[in-house]
Amino acid sequence: MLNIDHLTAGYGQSQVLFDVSLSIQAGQVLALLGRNGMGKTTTISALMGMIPRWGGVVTLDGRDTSRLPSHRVARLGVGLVPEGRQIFPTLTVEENLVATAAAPGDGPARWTLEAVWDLFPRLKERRRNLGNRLSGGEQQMLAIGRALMTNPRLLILDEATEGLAPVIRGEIWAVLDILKREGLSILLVDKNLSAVLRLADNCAVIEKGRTVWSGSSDALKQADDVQSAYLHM
Ligand SMILES: Nc1ncnc2c1ncn2[C@@H]1O[C@H](COP(=O)(O)OP(=O)(O)OP(=O)(O)O)[C@@H](O)[C@H]1O
Repeated sequence: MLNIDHLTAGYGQSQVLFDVSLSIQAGQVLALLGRNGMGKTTTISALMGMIPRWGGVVTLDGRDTSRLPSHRVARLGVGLVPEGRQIFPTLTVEENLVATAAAPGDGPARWTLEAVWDLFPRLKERRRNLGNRLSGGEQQMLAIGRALMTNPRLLILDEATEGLAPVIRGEIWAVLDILKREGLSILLVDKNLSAVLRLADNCAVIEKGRTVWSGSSDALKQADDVQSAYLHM
């Protein structure tokens, strides 16, 4: 459903992505891996249209989105859980969720307030609290709930478990497992390799703005050379 072909992009004069290619089939989970500063967040920003794409082609369900601004990409069914969560601090939990609610292009909405409360009962308990009164874990749940309220077909998560206590991390991974089993397509950036390899079907590894390896998670588990060349600190 998502294809990125030879994508190049950067900031101002400085090129960060030199040749990123990856693809996600409908219903699959793809992990985008690589050490710090290799261009994972920049890849997400470029595919979302949040920064200009310099070259290459991005297609969603065969439609060329390379020139679309981010709100148009989002409306095509891409939900983003950004790095740092970026929830609205002065809106309540419920207001944060309602703010992004959008009906899917076809059929009834899978994600409503009630559905998000079912997935994250803790958010329901805190529905009247302001965003800035939530713990880090609750903010992360809210960021995921907010992306789901757009009723996406592709969910993108950038470091969704970073800085969270192990028990909360476990809850987030369990939720992602539920979403995968429902058939949602997911693009994931996360540093916890063992959890990533359990969830993801496929992985793409980038190094200095270039895709240097892609294949199944099972293949990456066996590929010690790839792991030590591109993933270990
Ligand atoms: N807004 C920006 N302006 C200029 N350069 C940037 C900007 N954001 C990122 N960069 C640079 O682009 C490069 C890639 O950064 P990016 O955040 O995409 O990496 P990453 O793989 O997501 O790393 P991390 O795991 O640390 O988030 C880095 O050299 C970074 O300094």
